[in-house]
Amino acid sequence: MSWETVLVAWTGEIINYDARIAAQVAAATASAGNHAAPVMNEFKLTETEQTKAKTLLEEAAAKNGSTIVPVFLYGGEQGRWRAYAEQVLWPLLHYILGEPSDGIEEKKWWLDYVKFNEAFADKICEIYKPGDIIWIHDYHLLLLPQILRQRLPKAYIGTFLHAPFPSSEYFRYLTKRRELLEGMLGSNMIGFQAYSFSRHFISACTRVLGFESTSASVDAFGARVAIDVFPIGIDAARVARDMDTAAVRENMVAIRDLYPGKKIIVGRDRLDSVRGVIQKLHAFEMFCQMYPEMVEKVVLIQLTSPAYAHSAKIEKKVNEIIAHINGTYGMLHFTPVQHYPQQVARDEYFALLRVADLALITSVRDGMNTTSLEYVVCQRDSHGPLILSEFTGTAGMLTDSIMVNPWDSVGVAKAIHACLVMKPERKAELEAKLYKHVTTHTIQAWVSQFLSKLVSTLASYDHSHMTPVLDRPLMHAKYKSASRRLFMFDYDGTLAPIVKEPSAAIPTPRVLDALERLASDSRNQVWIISGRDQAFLEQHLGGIHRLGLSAEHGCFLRRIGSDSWFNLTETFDMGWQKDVIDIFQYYTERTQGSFVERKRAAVTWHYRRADPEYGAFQARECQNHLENTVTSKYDVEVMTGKANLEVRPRFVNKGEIAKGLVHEYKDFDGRAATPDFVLCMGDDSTDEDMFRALRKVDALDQDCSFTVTIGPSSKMTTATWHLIDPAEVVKSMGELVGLADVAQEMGSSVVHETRLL
Ligand SMILES: O=P(O)(O)OC[C@H]1O[C@@H](O)[C@H](O)[C@@H](O)[C@@H]1O
Repeated sequence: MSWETVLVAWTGEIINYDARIAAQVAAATASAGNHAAPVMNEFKLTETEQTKAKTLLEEAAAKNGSTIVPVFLYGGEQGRWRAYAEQVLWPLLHYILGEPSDGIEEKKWWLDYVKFNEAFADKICEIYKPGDIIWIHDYHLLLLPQILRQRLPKAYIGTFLHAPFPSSEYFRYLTKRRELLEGMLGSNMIGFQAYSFSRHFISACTRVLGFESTSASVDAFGARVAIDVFPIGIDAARVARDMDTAAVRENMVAIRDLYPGKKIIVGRDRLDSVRGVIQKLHAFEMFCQMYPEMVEKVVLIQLTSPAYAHSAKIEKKVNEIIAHINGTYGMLHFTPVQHYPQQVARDEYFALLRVADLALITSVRDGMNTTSLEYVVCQRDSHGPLILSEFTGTAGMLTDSIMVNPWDSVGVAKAIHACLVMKPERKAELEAKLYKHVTTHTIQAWVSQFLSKLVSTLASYDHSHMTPVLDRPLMHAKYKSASRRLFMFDYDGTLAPIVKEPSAAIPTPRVLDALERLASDSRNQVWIISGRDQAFLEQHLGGIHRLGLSAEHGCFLRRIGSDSWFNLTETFDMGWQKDVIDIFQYYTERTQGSFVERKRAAVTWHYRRADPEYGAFQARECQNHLENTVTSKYDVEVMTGKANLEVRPRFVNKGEIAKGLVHEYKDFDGRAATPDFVLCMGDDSTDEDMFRALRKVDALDQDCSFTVTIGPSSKMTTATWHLIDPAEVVKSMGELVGLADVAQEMGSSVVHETRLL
């Protein structure tokens, strides 16, 4: 598939008033594919200058067949537009914690970060056409997906994070953790370099936002965001071409002449704390110490380029260690470590990769490592092995490299030795596999893999089981024209949000008001069909006149207009409860934060206060345990709820109750009749029993029966409609009884409380 490409990019710092230079900088940045290029200018370009700059950019872009749309940013000191991304986000994504501060400076950086993302959104909205795919790159633009989602709700948005994503335990340190995650979740799909990064991201969405997820998606704001892994590659054909020029060959001869008879180890790294140059030097020193017979035969040529945030401390340390190694193991005619702290010309760089006998990459954390991939291409004919840190995002794809833990200097020293004495056949075998991988998983393959996955994700969502959002005008019209109406509302997750402490989920005055108004209409029969016990329902909803209550999934009923409860399980043997409680207790002791709720008939084990992943794991174990013991012995059923497991007698369930209420329906005059309007709302699997049962009642006109699940449209359900959250439920109830904006006061607290989970 071929695409028309439009590159929307920041110009980068415009370092002087000359628009020509600005444009050249931007063009160079853009054509090098550097996405992390936002920059500012103290001087505002005039319109003429902007046009001039734009023309120059367009000319540059036309040369490689693309279109560049520059984002111009003005005002203040230029570095401000990068500050948050590079001073706060970048270190954290690489597991580096900053010094504690009063946060004032960070706040300013954050505001600039927001503006920076908005500037991109403005530019994209100017040129966007329906059907376009917007592909957002990297950590400078994490808010952009959500800003665009608000402005262009139907846009196709993919995001790729080139950097690592840390464990949620680390990500939580950010004060703006919610905003950043929510920002990313405006995408249809988010790609990461390595599986562990995607796993950490999903875990952060579960733990920080309380969103539901699978191993390949996160449900956010009613949509399913696909999460996938796309390790990036290089333009292998271009490297193969560029490493085979006359200039490179000349340089190769020159380098060999400098180190006759020596084995060359090569390294090229940015001089920051994550590329592991210090670890590499320690390991090399250890190698010299462990294998003295090798010392004179080996040279380490280390190229370094300056870090984003220049680190004088690291530079000093590197120089000290190098001086120490060279002082200890060097001689007048020989220096074991050759350090070149400068950008070398590309021809020299490729020549070095070609003449090297070994490449040594010891990053302690990085998204991907280009040098390792380029080295593999350059070693096509000479087969030098590659030592690679297991902490680089590239490790997952280069499995035929020699993997090391850079913190283990003895281990790395041994690996260096093993590679230097490795048999030629073994080297050739490893290189063949690596070469095949790098030349197959190229940057071109990466682009098409990302885009095809995004397209297929979009296509599958368009045609799959997406449940439409409740058609409120339609429901309202059917309600108006009906006179025998039946309402069935689940409680937790439907009328009240799920919160950490079940007893805290009490109905708001708005919910009570809407229920009261609905129930007071004689044409309406309103029921709460809940897993809660009688005491809870009675205490919080019992005061509403003409409200029917069904507790513990149908074990107890309080009919409309009655004060007394009817126990459907009276004759049922409750001996099973002890066995269930014992098992629940066993898991409670082993799952910190979990607890047992004992009701009259049903028993519930809650893990909403436990670690979400461990809780879910223990729940699966517990469910198996129960199904292998209790359910084979007694006529009871295990149900999976929202962060809970419940056991209750099998013969009562919400489906049976719903069916019964339709069959027993009596009109205003007490005559048996079929309801001509049914609204049934619920959020979890126990409510699916109601939806299924209602579908099967032949007497019901299905066009007048509204089954509504509360949750995202992507949720698997038998309901016909969906609403996002309890706030929307209350809003639609309010509309039926003429209350406007009833959800106003619920909105924020619902969202907030739900996310606390
Ligand atoms: O059926 P509902 O109203 O969603 O309730 C489900 C469960 O929700 C939990 O929060 C309650 O503690 C349980 O007792 C209850 O069974």
